[in-house]
Amino acid sequence: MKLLEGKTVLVTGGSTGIGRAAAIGAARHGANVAINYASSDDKAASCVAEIEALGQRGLAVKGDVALPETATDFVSKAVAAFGRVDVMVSNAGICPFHAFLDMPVETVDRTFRVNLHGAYYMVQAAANQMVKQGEGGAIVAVSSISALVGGEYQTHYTPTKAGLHSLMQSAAIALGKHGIRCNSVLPGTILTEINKDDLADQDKRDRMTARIPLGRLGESEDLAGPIVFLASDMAAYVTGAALLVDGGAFVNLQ
Ligand SMILES: NC(=O)C1=CN([C@@H]2O[C@H](COP(=O)(O)OP(=O)(O)OC[C@H]3O[C@@H](n4cnc5c(N)ncnc54)[C@H](OP(=O)(O)O)[C@@H]3O)[C@@H](O)[C@H]2O)C=CC1
Ligand SMILES: C[C@H](O)[C@@H]1OC(=O)[C@H](O)[C@@H]1O
Repeated sequence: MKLLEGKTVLVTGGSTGIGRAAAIGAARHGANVAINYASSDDKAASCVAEIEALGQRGLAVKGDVALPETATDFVSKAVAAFGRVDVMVSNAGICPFHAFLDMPVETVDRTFRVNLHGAYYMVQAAANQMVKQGEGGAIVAVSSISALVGGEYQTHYTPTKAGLHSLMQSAAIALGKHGIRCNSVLPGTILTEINKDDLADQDKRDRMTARIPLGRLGESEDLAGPIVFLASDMAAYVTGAALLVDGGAFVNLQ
């Protein structure tokens, strides 16, 4: 069964990792998909090629989500190409690991701007388009298990993920009257570009893996099903929810 037949899905940060898996997962479920990305032209083009190989239409739009105008540009280009917006997956993010006490101001500022401000602008731009269309819609934010737990080298990052979780709760209230559902996924540790260097430390990797009841770190594709589900009518009565996708890491205290 195809869950997103005929829908238009927008994904920020769709060139690699979780965003790419979500974009391809949506195409597999019958959606036309527009992706935003920052700099990886070749990877964005190959994502579009994969979407098209699945028989769907794809579009890549380059832009820095930290800038408010990127959001309106992305939505208007997607509408020009596909006529509408049914789903926004706000996924783009960075995590430049760094110690707390000497954290550079620029690193804090950039991480907040990309991860939180960027998501805010994207969600707002998509919601305005959905309200204009008058037929509701779905927004899925890629938050993190880090919305709920801390990280020594992530003091600038975890607050952005908690912020996203909170944004989906407030947006669910603000947009419910328009039939727009807002939910987040909370991935655990997923093997992508964002943590390639961090997980090159085998001890750390082993420790992270040992905490996971399902016995392995996540793959980007592990997020595709949960994101497609929350985007689809299967989740028609789900809004303001947060779905952990972490192999059970969060609940594993002892
Ligand atoms: N991997 C993990 O363990 C976890 C990841 N997450 C979250 O998942 C999301 C995706 O990360 P993940 O797939 O792991 O990492 P990747 O590094 O593989 O993907 C990041 C994506 O975001 C894009 N991006 C980065 N900065 C910007 C920007 N300023 N404007 C537009 N696009 C941008 C990248 O584009 P480009 O390639 O062009 O730079 C890329 O498409 C992030 O929000 C992250 O916080 C949450 C929990 C766990
Ligand atoms: C990038 C990290 O490995 C990853 O990001 C998250 O949000 C998870 O909590 C992991 O720490």
